[in-house]
Amino acid sequence: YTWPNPAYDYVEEFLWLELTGFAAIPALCGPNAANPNGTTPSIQAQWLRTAYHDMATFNAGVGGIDGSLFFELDRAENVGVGLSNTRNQFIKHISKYTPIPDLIAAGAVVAVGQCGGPSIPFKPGRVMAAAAGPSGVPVPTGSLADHTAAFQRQGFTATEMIGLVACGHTLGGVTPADFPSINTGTVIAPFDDTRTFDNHIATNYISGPNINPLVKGPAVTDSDARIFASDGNVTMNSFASSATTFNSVCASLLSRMINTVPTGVTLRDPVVPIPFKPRDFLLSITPSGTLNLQVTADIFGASVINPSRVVTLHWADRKSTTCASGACSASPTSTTSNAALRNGNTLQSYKFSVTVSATASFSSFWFTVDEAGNGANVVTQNNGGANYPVDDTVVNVPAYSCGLFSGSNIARITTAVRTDGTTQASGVSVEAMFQNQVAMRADLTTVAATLGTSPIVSPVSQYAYYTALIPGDSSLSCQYLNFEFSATFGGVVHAGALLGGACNVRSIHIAAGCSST
Ligand code: HEM
Repeated sequence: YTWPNPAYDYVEEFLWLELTGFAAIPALCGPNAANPNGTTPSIQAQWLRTAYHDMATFNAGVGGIDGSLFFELDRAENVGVGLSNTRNQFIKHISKYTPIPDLIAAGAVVAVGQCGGPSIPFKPGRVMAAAAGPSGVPVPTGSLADHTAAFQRQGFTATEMIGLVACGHTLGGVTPADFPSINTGTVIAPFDDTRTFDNHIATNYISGPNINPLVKGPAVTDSDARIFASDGNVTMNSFASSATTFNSVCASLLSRMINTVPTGVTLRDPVVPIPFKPRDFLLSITPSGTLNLQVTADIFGASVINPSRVVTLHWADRKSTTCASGACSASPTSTTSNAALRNGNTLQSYKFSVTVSATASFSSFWFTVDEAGNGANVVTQNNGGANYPVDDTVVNVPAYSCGLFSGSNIARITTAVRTDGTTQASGVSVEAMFQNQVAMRADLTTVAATLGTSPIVSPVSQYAYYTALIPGDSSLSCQYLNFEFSATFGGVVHAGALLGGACNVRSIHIAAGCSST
C-alpha cells in the first residue's frame, strides 16, 4: 500500500475505521439474555440473507452480486421485510467508491464478523446492475433436485450446497409474517439455539434440540432437512464435531458467494486495515493567503491506544528542502481514540494543522513515532521510504466553498490553482457526486470552474482562484455527498482533496449553509 490511493482509502476508512457508521449499524449479536434464541430480528441475519439472494440468480456469467436484488424485492422468492430494510440501510451508504453490490458483499463480511464468525476478506470492485435480472432464488418448497440444480448454476457442488445453507442458517430464522405456513407463531422461529455465527446449526440438527423450522416440518417446506441429509449427514456430522471445520468451510464458501460476480467485473485486492496511515489530508489557502496543511495520522490495530506515545509531523518545503532541526515539525493539535472497533480493533488518531507561506509551501511530509515518549525508540513513518507526497498545484479554498447554497445551486466550490503568475491552468473542474437512491447508484457530474476572484480570500501571487457553482434542487436538503476537484496543468491532471457534502456522514472540509455572496 502506498498513500494516496483514494479508492482504497475510502473503503478502508468505511469498513475498518467505521467512519461512516456502516459497520456499527448491526447491534451486537448476542448471546442476549433477553432473547437467547434470537426471537427478535437480527440485522446481521438480514444482511447475510441479502447477499445470498443477490448472488442466487447467478447463471453462466450473468448476475451474481450485482445489486439487482434491490430491483427484485416484489418477487415471491424475495419475500421478507429484512431484505427491504437492508436496502433502505444500504442506499444511504452509496458512494463513488462503495456501490450497492460492494455494500451487499461488505454487509455479509461485517455480519459474519460481528456474530463471532470467521473473517472473510473483502475485495471491492462490483458493478451495480441497471435493472432487475432473471429470477431463481431457491424457495423452501423446492425439491432436493431443484435445489441441487440451483446451487450448481450458482457454482456450488451438492456438498457445498449443504455447507452454504448451514453457514447461512446459523444466523436468524423464519419470520411469521413472511412465511406464516412455516412459522405459525408471533415471533421469529430461529434456526438454532444461539444468535451467534457458530456450529449449533449442526449440533442442534445432529443431537437436538432441533428447533430449525426448515427441518421440523411441515414436510413440504423442510428444505434444510432434505439438503442436510442429502449426503447421509456426512457434512453436518463433520460440522457438529468440529467448530473449526465449520468456520473454515464457511469462510471459504461465503467468500466464494460474495465474489460471484458477472463476467467482465474484476474485483480488486482485499482491503485490509493499514496499521499507520494519513487520513483527511487537506491543503488549503487561508483567508490571509497562507497555506495550511491538515492531516490526521491513524494508528490502527488490536491494542494501539497508548497515552505515552508521541507522534510528530515533519515536512519539506516546495523545493524539497528540509528545515534545520525541528523548524519544520509540529505536534498534534488534538488526539482521539476509539477502543471498540470491529473485530476487536482500536484506533488512535493524531490531528495536525500547520500553516506556512505560499512561497515556502510543502512538497512532502512524514511522521516520527516515539512509542514510549522517552526518545529511546523513535520510528519514522514515511510511506515506505518515499515520504507522503504533497502536490500544491490544486488546493482547496474552504473559506469560499460551502454547501446548501440557496437558489438553483446547491454548493459553491472554490479551488486555487498554482500559476506563479505565469501559466494558466485549463480544465479546472469539480466532480460532484449525487446519491441517486432511485437508480441506487452514485451519479457523477462534472462542473467547469471559472476563473475569478474570491471576496473572502486575499489574492496571492502564486495562485489563481476558480469557482464552480454546483446546480441542483435546493428543496432536497440531502442531495449531494461529496466533491472532488482537479485541474489540468501542463498536460498533467492534478487532483485536490475529497470534500464531504452536507448529507455525507463524513462531512469533512466543507461548511454548510453559505450565503449567495
Ligand atoms: C435452498 C436454499 C435456501 C432456502 C430454501 C432458504 C430459505 C430460507 C427461508 C424460508 C428463510 C426465512 C426468511 C424469512 O422469514 O424472512 C431463510 C432465512 C435465512 N436464510 Fe436461507 N435459504 C436457503 C439458503 C440460504 C443460504 C445459502 C444462505 C446464506 C449463505 C441463507 C441465509 C439465510 C439467513 C441468514 C436467513 C435469516 C434471515 C433473518 O433472520 O432475517 N439461506 N432462508
